[in-house]
Amino acid sequence: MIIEMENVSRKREGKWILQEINWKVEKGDHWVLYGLNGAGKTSLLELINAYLFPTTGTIRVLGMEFGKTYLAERLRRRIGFVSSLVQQKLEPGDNAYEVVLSGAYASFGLYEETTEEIDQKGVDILRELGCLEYANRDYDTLSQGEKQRVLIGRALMADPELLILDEPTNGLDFLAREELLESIGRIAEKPDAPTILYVTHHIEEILPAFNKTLLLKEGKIFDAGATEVLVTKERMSEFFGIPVNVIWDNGRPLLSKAQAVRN
Ligand SMILES: Nc1ncnc2c1ncn2[C@@H]1O[C@H](COP(=O)(O)OP(=O)(O)OP(=O)(O)O)[C@@H](O)[C@H]1O
Repeated sequence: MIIEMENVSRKREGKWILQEINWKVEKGDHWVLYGLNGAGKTSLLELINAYLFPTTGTIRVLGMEFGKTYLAERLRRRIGFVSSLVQQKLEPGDNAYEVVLSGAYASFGLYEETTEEIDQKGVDILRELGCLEYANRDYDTLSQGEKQRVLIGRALMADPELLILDEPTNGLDFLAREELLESIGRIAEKPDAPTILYVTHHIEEILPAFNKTLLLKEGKIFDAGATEVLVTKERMSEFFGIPVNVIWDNGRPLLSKAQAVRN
C-alpha cells in the first residue's frame, strides 16, 4: 500500500480544512487529485509529505505510520515531489544537469562528489525527458516547460516509490503542456514506474494512465475511484453544482459548461 488514510481530519486556525478522509492508494495505480481552489489539495499533500499532521485519524505512507516508524526525512527521500515550492528552493546558478543530479542526494544544490553511476543516470534521465540539449544551461534561463522537465528528472533520480506532481503544467502554453503530459504519460506507463499522484485544476489533463481519481470538495472526499466512472457528465455536474458536459476523446476528458436550456 502506498498511502492509507483512515478518518483523517485536520484543523487549521479553528477551521476544519480536511474532514474524514478515508483513502487508499495502491501500487500500480496512478491517481489524479482534483479540486477547486481551497478544496484542501495542498493540505492533503502536506499530510502525505509529513509537513503537516492530522488532528485526528491515522496516516500510513509507504508503510510508515506517523508516531511509529515515522521519520519525516526518511519518508521524504522515498517520495519525488515536483511543485512550485521545490522550484523556489533550488540553488541559483546551477545548470539543468546539476539540478537533476542533486535529486540523488535529496539536496538543493550539489554538494557531494558524484559517482560515475550517478552521472550516467542523470544523463539517461535527461535524455529520456528530452532535456539533453539544454543540460548545461543555467536552470534559471530555461523556459517554464523545460524547468518542469528538469524538476521531474530531479525527482526521478532518487527512484521514488511515489511521484507527486503538483500542478506541473502551471504557466505552460498549450503545446508545452501537451509535450509535458506526453512525457508524464511515458513515465506512468513504464513497468517500473513510481505510483503517480497528479494534482490539477484541469480535467483536460487527465491522461489515460491516470486510472484513479479523487475529487476533493470543501475539505471532504466527494468521490474517489475509477476515473472513467467519476469523470462523467452526471457526476461532474453534481460535483460542481452546475450542469457541465464531459466529452471523452482519445482517452482524455474535455469539460465545458452546459448551455442553459431556454424555453
Ligand atoms: N496555514 C493555514 N492557516 C489557516 N488556513 C489555511 C492555511 N493553509 C490553508 N488554509 C485553508 O485551508 C483550506 C484549504 O487550502 P489548500 O491550500 O489546501 O487548498 P487547495 O485545494 O490546495 O487550493 P488551491 O487550488 O487554491 O491551491 C483553505 O480554506 C485555506 O484558506
